[in-house]
Amino acid sequence: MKALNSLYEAQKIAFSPFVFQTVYTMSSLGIMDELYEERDGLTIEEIAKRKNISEYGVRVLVEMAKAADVLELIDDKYTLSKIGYFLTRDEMTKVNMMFTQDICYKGLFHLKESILNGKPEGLKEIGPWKTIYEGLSILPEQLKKSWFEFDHHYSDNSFGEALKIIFSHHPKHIYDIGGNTGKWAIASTQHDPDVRVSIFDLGVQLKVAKANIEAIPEIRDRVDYNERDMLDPNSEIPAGADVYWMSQFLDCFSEKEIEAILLKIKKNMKPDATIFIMETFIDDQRFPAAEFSLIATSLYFTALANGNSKMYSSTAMKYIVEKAGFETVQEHRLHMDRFHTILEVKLPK
Ligand SMILES: C[S@@+](CC[C@H](N)C(=O)[O-])C[C@H]1O[C@@H](n2cnc3c(N)ncnc32)[C@H](O)[C@@H]1O
Repeated sequence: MKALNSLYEAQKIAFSPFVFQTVYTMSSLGIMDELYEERDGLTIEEIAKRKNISEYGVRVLVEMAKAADVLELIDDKYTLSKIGYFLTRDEMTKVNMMFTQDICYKGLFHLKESILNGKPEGLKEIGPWKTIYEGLSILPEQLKKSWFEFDHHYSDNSFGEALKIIFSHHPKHIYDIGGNTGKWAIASTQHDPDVRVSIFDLGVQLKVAKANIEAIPEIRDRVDYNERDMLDPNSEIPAGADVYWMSQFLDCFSEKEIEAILLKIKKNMKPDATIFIMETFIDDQRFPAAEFSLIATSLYFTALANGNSKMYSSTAMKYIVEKAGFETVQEHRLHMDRFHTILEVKLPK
């Protein structure tokens, strides 16, 4: 890169919160949607009139957005660029943007303290908890919406293919560890009318899972709820599962904690049971946009969630699995959703 271009790119980083807030503001005021509908573009005056905002307000926003290549200017009309198109229409981008604004934006201000103290120092911006998991189900409505849409975006689309893989093992009893709002428990009990699912999670989440599952008569008798803090050294996972399912769960913990959780499972595990770990691993991504999103998500864990976890590579996860005395017998790369990998993990024979 030529020095002048590098200097320009450096300014984009130095002012990146300005660009982010501009796009967020234009989206939430409906300006981005308006520009999407009007393919021939709109002048500043037209946007101001349609949105009932001052011309000054529209001008500062569109000038920043154009400088950031989100908008293009032809004569006096602004239109969406391709980047602008993705910012208004791409699901992953929209979910990431709302998660950044509602959950992470203020907290990221405390990134340095979080790194120095090994604690999620930004979390105090949204609630008085030690980790975000203690507050998930009781977050203010808009924050809850953004967190769950982000979380579900990165797991829901994978469930169809995951069900086929897990049920090719014909489990009678699944333990869903970190079962959250019960989405997997619902999907798997609806997939197989005989399977039982035990959800293990923190109390606040179990309440939501229970409410969701109790509303579905044909499955409610086959799901049970087990309050567990998996970080508590005295907590146990009882025997009985054919399959242990952990989806987007182990990334909530440090490498040492993951090993301790695997050892907790191992203690009472049947020798022929299988652990399935579903994650979006950094090194398994085919698209740079997905890899970038995951790497950024690690900083949410640092500053907001718990201060010590991250999005892992599959190489790192397989290393921890081995360290805990297990074998990764198969690695399923999901084809339909393209982001997820399921590690099939067993006790060595
Ligand atoms: C990112 S969510 C994943 C949810 C779900 N499995 C999915 O695929 O969407 C992580 C879940 O782990 C739970 N969790 C976090 N820390 C925990 C702990 N120490 N003990 C038990 N569950 C915990 C959270 O409450 C949350 O439901």
